[in-house]
Amino acid sequence: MKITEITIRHLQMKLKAPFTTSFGTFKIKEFLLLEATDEAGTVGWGESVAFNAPWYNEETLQTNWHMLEDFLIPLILNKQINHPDEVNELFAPIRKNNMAKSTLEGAVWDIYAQQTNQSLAKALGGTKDKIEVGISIGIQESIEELVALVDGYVKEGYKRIKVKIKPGWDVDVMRTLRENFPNVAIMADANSAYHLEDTDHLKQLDAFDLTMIEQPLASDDIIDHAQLQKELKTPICLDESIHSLEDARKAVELGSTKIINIKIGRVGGLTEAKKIHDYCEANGIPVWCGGMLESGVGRSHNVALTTLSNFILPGDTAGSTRYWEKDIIVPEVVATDGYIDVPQTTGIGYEVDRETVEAYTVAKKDYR
Ligand SMILES: O=C(O)CCC(=O)c1ccccc1C(=O)O
Ligand SMILES: [Mg+2]
Repeated sequence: MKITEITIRHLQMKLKAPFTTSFGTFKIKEFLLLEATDEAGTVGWGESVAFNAPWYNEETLQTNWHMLEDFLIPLILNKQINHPDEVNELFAPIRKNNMAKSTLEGAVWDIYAQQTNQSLAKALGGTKDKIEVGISIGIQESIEELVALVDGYVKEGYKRIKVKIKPGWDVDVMRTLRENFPNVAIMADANSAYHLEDTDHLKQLDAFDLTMIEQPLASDDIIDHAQLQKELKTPICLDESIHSLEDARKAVELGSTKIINIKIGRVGGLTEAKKIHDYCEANGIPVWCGGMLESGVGRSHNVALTTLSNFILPGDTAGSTRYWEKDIIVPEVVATDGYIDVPQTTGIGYEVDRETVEAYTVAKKDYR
């Protein structure tokens, strides 16, 4: 294929309910949507998971736009690409900026899957036709509200409940949840809110039989996490710290992580995500697919990736209705009893609803 035309759009989508983590609250999701067209007229879609401020990592929607416009799109436009894995090689001169790279790489994978007449899941080597999913719940005003929310999601059938924690909203919260839901798989995500000095405090979480604790320490750390894991019974799962296969290898070798959360954007695309998956599978490290409050496009990529065999633990890919009044894909992603059926049609397997995309678009630019 040769990509001959690319459109970047900046979209704003109001979340049904604010989502609060240890680093801030999201009310409106702002993100870039990328549409790529090849010389045969096949259209592929990619989504940037960078937020509007550099809280989760250093990338933002604006830095992604700059990287795409000035560096990444020129490396791809009108080049012959035989397989999406080549995109990684074409991007090799550009350091980091993984979310920007992933935005364009995802669209190339979508086109490739359509041109080889298979679903994105099959093109990636996926083996499942339905995936098990969990849900991630932000920090609430009160423990009572949290318990009520969890109760609803457990009744909806979500296979694992993840709760955001931060200092002051942690041990009591997890104790109450465990008391109320003795048989539910529960985990905590700290988004880097603690330090090694908090080890004794965090050890109290061991009493609640949590499936894992996600990214307790600094977002760029793999050394202290190894130290903490020696003290904790609860398995540590790294999120923010893992940007590549090399990071995954080092963290696993050091004993910093027993489980890995793979986010396509954070690791620079589906090719790298697959490499991390394969390495973890060979080394007995279960993985799951993280979420970044994606619209339907990013969500569809997550669904496809989760069909790979070592995505053993339920991920954060909840159904569209959990986030949006109206998603930008048809049909929307539907979770029933904690399962999402993987679409079998070619490419991402969902139609992008252009009218809805236009309604959410606040800026747009074409490249050819
Ligand atoms: O529902 C989702 O998409 C996952 C939500 C989530 O946990 C999250 C949302 C925003 C930023 C970081 C994270 C995270 O996984 O750490
Ligand atoms: Mg996380």
